[in-house]
Amino acid sequence: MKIIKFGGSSVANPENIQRVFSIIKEKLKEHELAVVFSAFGGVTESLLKIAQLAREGDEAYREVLQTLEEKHLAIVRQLISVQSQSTVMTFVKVRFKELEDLFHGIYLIKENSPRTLDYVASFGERLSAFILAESMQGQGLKTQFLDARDVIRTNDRFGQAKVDFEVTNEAIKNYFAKYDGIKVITGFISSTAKGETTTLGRSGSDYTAAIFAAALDAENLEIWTDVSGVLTSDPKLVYTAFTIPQLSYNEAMELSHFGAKVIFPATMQPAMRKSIPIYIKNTFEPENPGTLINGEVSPGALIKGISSIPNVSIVTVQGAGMLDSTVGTSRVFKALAEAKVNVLLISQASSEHSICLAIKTQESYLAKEAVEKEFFYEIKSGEMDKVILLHDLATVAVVGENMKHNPGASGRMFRALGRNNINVGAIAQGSSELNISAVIPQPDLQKALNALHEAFFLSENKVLHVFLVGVGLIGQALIKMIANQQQKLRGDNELDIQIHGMANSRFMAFHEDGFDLSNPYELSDSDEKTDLNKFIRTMEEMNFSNTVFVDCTASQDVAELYTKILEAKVAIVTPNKKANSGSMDQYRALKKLAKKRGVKFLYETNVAAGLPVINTLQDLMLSGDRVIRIEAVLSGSMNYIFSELEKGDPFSEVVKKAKELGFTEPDPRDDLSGMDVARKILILGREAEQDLEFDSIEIQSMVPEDCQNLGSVPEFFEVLRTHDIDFAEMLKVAEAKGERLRFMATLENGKAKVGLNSLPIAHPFSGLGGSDNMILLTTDRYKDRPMIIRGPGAGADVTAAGVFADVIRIGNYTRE
Ligand SMILES: Nc1ncnc2c1ncn2[C@@H]1O[C@H](COP(=O)(O)OP(=O)(O)O)[C@@H](O)[C@H]1O
Ligand SMILES: N[C@@H](CC(=O)OP(=O)(O)O)C(=O)O
Repeated sequence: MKIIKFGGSSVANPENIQRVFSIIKEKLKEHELAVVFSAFGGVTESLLKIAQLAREGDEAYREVLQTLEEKHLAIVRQLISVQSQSTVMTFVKVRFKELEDLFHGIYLIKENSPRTLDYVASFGERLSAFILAESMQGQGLKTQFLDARDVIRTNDRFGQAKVDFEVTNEAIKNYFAKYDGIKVITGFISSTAKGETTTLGRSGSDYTAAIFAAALDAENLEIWTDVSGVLTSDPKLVYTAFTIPQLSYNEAMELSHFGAKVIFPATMQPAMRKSIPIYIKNTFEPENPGTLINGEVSPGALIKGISSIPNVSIVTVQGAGMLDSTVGTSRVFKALAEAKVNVLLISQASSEHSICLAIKTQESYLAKEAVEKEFFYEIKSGEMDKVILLHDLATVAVVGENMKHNPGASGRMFRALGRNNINVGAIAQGSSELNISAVIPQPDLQKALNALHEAFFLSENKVLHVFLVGVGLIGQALIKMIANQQQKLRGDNELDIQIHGMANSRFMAFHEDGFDLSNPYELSDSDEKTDLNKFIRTMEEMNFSNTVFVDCTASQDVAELYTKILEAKVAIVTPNKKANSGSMDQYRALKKLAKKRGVKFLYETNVAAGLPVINTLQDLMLSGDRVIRIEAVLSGSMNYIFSELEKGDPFSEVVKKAKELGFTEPDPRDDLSGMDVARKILILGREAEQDLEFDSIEIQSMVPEDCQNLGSVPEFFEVLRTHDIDFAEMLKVAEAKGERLRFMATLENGKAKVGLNSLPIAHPFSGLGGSDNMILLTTDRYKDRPMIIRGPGAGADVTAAGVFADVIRIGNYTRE
């Protein structure tokens, strides 16, 4: 004998029900079966909602009831042939007439006791199981409808009744001995010895099935639902969750107790007593083996799954009156037990002065009332404080028998939460070491589950969630590179980079699941105007673990948001020099903040595009070297201009050509002024651990004085022409000495200078052509011959490549 149970999701509509029938028919070929059904998907919820509306005196209850009746009649019409419909139709109509009377009563007396609600809810299963038994009959199967209230005996704890197994087992056995056919059984419902209807708790049909399985010594129990077994986490919250092939009864119980809705916690007890294996299977993917729950503990992974309970409150009971902890604590629990409050987690500080309980929010008020009543006199005398309630929380729990005697699980758990800026309110670990749970802010729940899931199950597959501001030349090149490398990174580097937000100066767009990069997204298609604060807010609201903000702009406004971003524990990667070339205090504060919040702030491309200058300097400093001197050609445009000048063209013509080739800023004075080079040497100096302010840099501008305040660029070129002769003269003087003119930056003895130098032909910079950059680092270790870094120091592709490398670096840092 097998007991199979189909949940509400499996019988939500006629199409699903036909799948269920196929599964039953297939099973019948080999096994004797009893089938337990839940109410049709959503029906229990609706019944309870109608009861609430009626109690509140809201006439709308009638309409919702009518819709519910129509839903049932429609299922009957679709599943049962016209000739056989009338008995079932009558059955359904009579039940709805009863419900109408019942709700009218609730409407009149405005009362909704747990006893009434159990009776109301019982209609869901009574209707579904009867209709399904009749439809199966219509498909040629011999069925026997069983209202489980006739056999499952419970106490009168309405809403969560306790089973009297002695009476129940006997009644089940007798019933099965007496009747043939496939028993089609109502899940969830039961009755007291006085015949009052009770229920086994929301989602209790799984338990009904287990009760039958144990009473009949069934070969196994199958729970059919809408997911392929128990998954490592709720797939609705963690998209990468996967099926756990096997769980011990204890693991399954613990996971479900802590919120894995896929199986009702009590289900495991009867099965465990009789060692009956439980299979969790997917009605919509019957071939998937799903999860097997039995008495074995499979070796391997530290934990099996992560579950969560939303809408939790922390209830704190504190005061000197608690100091006599044995009495104090026992009085707290006695009061809570009497108020029938379910405590999810307990944590007590060693001072024993306070006790902290996690309780479902809806029960927390009852808990407060019960405890305050119990300690009425102590609170009045000031010996105890009033009970404090803290709302908007959730619990997360990692579960697995292998945590026993294996250190590391809690470290990994809290590291993952901490790294993702998730505050932990209370912690508990059972002495069985089967479960570690923590209370966290409710808005962080999904992020926490994903961070934990990644830390425990996917540590070899890290996901980085990127938000990109500045989709210009560099930004676009970056997107293209990520798109091209995505597969390879997933495979070789186990790194998945997804872009969830993009903005240029005009529009912004977001994608919860990540943009499909194989199909470039046009930001102009977005109807959302760029609002940087909103961009950051949305990024925070999406609340992903491992978020990276990439700033590919040159904007001061964006740079000003870095503090806020780092505060939110979001890493930053940027070629934007603005933040690092502000005041020394600001530079230090950003670095300090990144460190404090445990996130990276990477800006290799601030200087010389993708060339490894900043990383090299940082490595040198970290390993104990000291910079004596930095000499550098840091402007591709200036280098182009002065190496081209040697060919004999006038200076103004060379600058014009450089502009036409896109080597300069739209206004070439931005390059010629030397300001940009000054910012770069400032950053290099700071990386070399020198206290430098921008104002202290000696800058020799290449913009002649009378060109500085001219409005338009053409006007500038006009006047610049008059200076061609001066530049030609400078070149002549240098050439006469066998020297070359190079615009360079130097840093020595804490003093930075930027300007034009005449260099001997043998100097490494003299041979530098085109738009290349070159950096010479003279340090204690590289004293005789400086370290030379040379290569293209500008251009969208090389800059994007540098940004990309920084993003990948973050993936590697955040890996455990
Ligand atoms: N760890 C988990 N594994 C699988 N499903 C889970 C888990 N945690 C929560 N769930 C949720 O449980 C749902 C199945 O439970 P439920 O809706 O009660 O099914 P049924 O209607 O079949 O009784 C899934 O759709 C899933 O969203
Ligand atoms: N119908 C009841 C009992 C049940 O077990 O349902 P499901 O199997 O759909 O979770 C409820 O919704 O609580």
